[in-house]
Amino acid sequence: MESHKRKDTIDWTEYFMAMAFLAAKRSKDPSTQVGACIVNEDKRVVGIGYNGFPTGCSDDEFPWSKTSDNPLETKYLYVCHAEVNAILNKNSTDVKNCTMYVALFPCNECAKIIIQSAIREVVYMSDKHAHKEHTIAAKRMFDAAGVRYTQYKPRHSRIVIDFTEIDWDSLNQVPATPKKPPNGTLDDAGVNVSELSLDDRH
Ligand SMILES: Nc1ccn([C@H]2C[C@H](O)[C@@H](COP(=O)(O)O)O2)c(=O)n1
Ligand SMILES: [Zn+2]
Repeated sequence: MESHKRKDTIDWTEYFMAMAFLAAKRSKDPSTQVGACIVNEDKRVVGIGYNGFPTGCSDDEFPWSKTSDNPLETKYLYVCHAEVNAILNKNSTDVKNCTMYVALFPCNECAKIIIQSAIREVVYMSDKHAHKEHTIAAKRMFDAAGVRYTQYKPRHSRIVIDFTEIDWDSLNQVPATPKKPPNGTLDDAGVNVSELSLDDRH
């Protein structure tokens, strides 16, 4: 029996950023999946969201294209950004003084809503659009409004969620000739070891 506490746990920032990345796994956007996680001063998650079309606007009917001769046939006029969805999904009265963990630096439209909802800090992973006007404008507004933004530099490139680690024996009891699932693999024991990686950044 182990008598000392585990030391190799993930820290708070990894935990909340990983939640943002897990939420992104729900996005139907074929090119860019973004997740956001809002945390209050007591380190409680109060909102989580990912980019997608508004309720009632079908993922199958609205366009996912990035380019078209007709702007109405691109996703940009319809998609709700992860940051906005996380704020709208809040399970608290407000998100005042909260921190938002987000995979990509917020655009100017999200920055306005982040400021107006009184979020105090943004922790982001990628700043790949730093040179674009929407990012420059977002930073200008954050600076003016006193919203801090910090780039998160991960200690590990991957955090793996392994569903088998809690109860391998019961998972091991599978039919003699299991079917290979799409995007999955079978290990020597015939168990589906399809992997969900949390570092699929785009
Ligand atoms: N901070 C951000 C940046 C982007 N998004 C969403 C909006 C779109 O669904 C997609 C960007 O499309 P791309 O031009 O990269 O294919 O990501 C967001 O939710 N939050
Ligand atoms: Zn945005």
